[in-house]
Amino acid sequence: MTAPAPAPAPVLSVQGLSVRFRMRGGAYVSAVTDARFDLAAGECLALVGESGCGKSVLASALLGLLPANAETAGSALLGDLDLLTADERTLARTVRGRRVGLVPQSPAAHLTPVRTVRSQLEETLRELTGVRRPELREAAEAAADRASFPRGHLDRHPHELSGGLAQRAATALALVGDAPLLLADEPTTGLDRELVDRTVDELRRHVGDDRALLLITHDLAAARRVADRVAVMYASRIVEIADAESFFGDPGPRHPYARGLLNALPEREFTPIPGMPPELSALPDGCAFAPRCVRADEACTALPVLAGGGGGAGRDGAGRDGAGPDGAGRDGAGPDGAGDRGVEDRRVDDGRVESQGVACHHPHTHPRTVALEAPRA
Ligand SMILES: Nc1ncnc2c1ncn2[C@@H]1O[C@H](COP(=O)(O)OP(=O)(O)OP(=O)(O)O)[C@@H](O)[C@H]1O
Repeated sequence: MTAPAPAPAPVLSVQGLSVRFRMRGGAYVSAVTDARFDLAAGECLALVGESGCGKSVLASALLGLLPANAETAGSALLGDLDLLTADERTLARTVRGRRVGLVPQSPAAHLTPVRTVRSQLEETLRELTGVRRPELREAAEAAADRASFPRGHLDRHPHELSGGLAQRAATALALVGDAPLLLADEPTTGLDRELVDRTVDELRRHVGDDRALLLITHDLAAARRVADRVAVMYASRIVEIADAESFFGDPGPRHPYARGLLNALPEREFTPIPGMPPELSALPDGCAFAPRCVRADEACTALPVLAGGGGGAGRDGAGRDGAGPDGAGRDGAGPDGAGDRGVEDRRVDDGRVESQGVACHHPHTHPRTVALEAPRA
């Protein structure tokens, strides 16, 4: 019997990615803690979660766009290149736009204010695709069409555009390079439902044999429309990763926070999650969602949540071994003894695979956390 062909390498592999910001007085804000996921070619992963949970900081880390007070740990491999440790010259010359396209959260700030949208599109096309005059004009118009940006507005400057039009201009620019990885950070802000659908459909069309999409969004309907998998972030951690079909359908999310997000939708129970997320400068021990969780018990607040396990020196150069930027290096053994349980598939003691496990240790909430699934090769 021939061995099965090895799975192709993911477009992006994020392992133990943590980001914290050093504040005046020595305090830290932990914006991303121990994020782990792979993004395969042909796949769209939607990253969802409440405002302020760390989604945009994660995207900024992948593009080397963190401010100077940020410290990182872990790794984010784009092919052989670790985006967390790559130097600025490499990121600027070979990554941004070419290997990673960005639809930014604040398009107005991203567009060059003194140049028309046409001139910015033409420059990006020249730079990334080599198109020259006389084809450039037509190529710019085709690029605008891809993002539903009206041709009639191409000669406007960014300040002459509405928020929705600026968003579409930024989307058009991000699509030009056909980058293997497209990061779209709230790409539908300010758009009406019909345009939301058209925009996410276009982003989805970007995904191909060798291209992937990380869609950061508050809009669960948009995520449902185009995502293959959903990652749910809460208070700096990805608490669940699930197939979109089972997440939005049956059996639904397994983490209580993820369930709460869905149940808050008007078309579902329309029941808000009680309480507020914790301050990222004062994250509690144990599960950060426990104070808001109706199913929480003593174990949830007492537990160390997940292992720091990222490894790698990160930009702060601390070279700590296996610790998140908080240096704690906690070894998250749960009450059931499963040990380091992250949110991606992990081998457990008896050789089975914990399938898309959730960062929730409540023993009664997730009876199917350990799935009967063959170990992966
Ligand atoms: N330079 C910085 N210094 C300190 N804290 C920061 C800095 N940048 C971001 N943060 C904090 O990091 C946390 C995560 O922010 P982030 O923008 O990633 O949230 P988000 O999930 O994308 O929310 P939203 O959807 O509202 O953009 C927030 O608490 C934010 O205040």
